[in-house]
Amino acid sequence: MTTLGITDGQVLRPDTTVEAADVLIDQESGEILDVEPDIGASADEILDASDSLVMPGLVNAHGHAAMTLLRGYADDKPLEAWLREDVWPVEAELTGEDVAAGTRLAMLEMIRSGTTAFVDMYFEVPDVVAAIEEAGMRARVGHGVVTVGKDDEAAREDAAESIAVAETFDGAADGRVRTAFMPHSLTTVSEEVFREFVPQAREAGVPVHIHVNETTHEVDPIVEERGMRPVEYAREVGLFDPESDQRDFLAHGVHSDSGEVEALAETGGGVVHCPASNMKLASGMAPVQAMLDAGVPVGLGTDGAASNNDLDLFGEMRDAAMLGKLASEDASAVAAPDVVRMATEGGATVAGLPGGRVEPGAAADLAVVGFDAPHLTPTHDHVSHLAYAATGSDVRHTVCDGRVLMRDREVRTLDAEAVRTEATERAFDLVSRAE
Ligand SMILES: N[C@@H](CCSC[C@H]1O[C@@H](n2cnc3c(=O)[nH]cnc32)[C@H](O)[C@@H]1O)C(=O)O
Ligand SMILES: [Zn+2]
Repeated sequence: MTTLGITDGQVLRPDTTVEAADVLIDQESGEILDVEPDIGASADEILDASDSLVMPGLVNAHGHAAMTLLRGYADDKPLEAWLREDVWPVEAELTGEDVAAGTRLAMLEMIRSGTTAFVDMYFEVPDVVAAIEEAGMRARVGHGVVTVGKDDEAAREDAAESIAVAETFDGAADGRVRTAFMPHSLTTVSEEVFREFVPQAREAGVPVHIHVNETTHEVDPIVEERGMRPVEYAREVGLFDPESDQRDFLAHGVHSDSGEVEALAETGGGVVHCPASNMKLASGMAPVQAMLDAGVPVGLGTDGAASNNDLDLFGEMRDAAMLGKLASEDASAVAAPDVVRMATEGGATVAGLPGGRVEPGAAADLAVVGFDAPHLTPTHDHVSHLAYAATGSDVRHTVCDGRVLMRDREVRTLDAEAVRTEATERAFDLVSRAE
């Protein structure tokens, strides 16, 4: 057994209390062996956590990783126009190598800011998986399906590809990669495709991940044409089925009404809240406090870097707290411990991935956050600082599956300069091909 010891720090426990302790990790099984004072110093490898907090690695539970290539390419537009006029024409030119380069850039940014696991809905999944294998992160990945503007055959081919890659790659990278069937949304994928392919996802044993209730443009046509709310329609075509072993999860849920929140709570359907994307695209304010009150599992996501525009979950925690209070007109809503839980255990639960808790037996997916910066002084309350004052660059070390991905702010699994250079070159070339 090779062991990793994280020594001399404070530890964020699952109940969001903080205590001084070392963390001892079995690097072969990737599990936390023990969390106790003075147990780390004899480990094979040591990470210093003095003046620091050891917390669960952050979980970015919704995004489109390779959209880092489009960061800052088209801003200040609403969702539909932004997708149709700017994003989709460029994405039509993407190659597998572009996606790999953009995904590596995303992972470099995520590892540096303490994120150990992410959910990715995008194209060229084999290249995404290869990049994840190399970077050492954990992920749930899938091929996003869009059927609008496609004939029947092309639509079915797109959906079949999503099922096929989900079957092929579930369990890849020593089990760190899991998959899902990923229809893009209830309005960009036809009813026939849901009816034909959701049962195939069930058979393959993978969950479904989809955008729902992101903007009113996604709600109104369903209500008008079908006389039901989007979550009801989703259930009608087989999603959020409490009988299934698989827990489906949706991104956004901004315009969910109380009946839909209730239905999600009853079925165990998870929600990934993406506050920065919702603000930037002026999509609206999700009823997050109502979801938490109802017992809906809620995680946090950045969405793609083109609608955020970074992948720093510390920023997302702050945004979630701020927007949640504004939405509820209540300063006590979406409190600091709630957002810290959403960004860690909540995201892991929603995405169905290990991690999210610092305790014996849990996956050793951890971030060590330095607390010696002026903006984190004095420390009355560690959890308050995580939610309101810390940023991704405060993270010193990142560990996933027991492996040190970043030590002393130096990412070990990716060559930062090479990743930046390749992403820059490919992004410029991509955009010029599309113009
Ligand atoms: N195979 C599909 C691709 C779908 S991938 C997922 C898609 O989600 C898009 N996307 C990114 N951010 C958002 C968002 O906030 N809402 C909805 N879609 C988004 C992204 O640009 C990408 O096209 C096709 O043939 O077009
Ligand atoms: Zn999205």
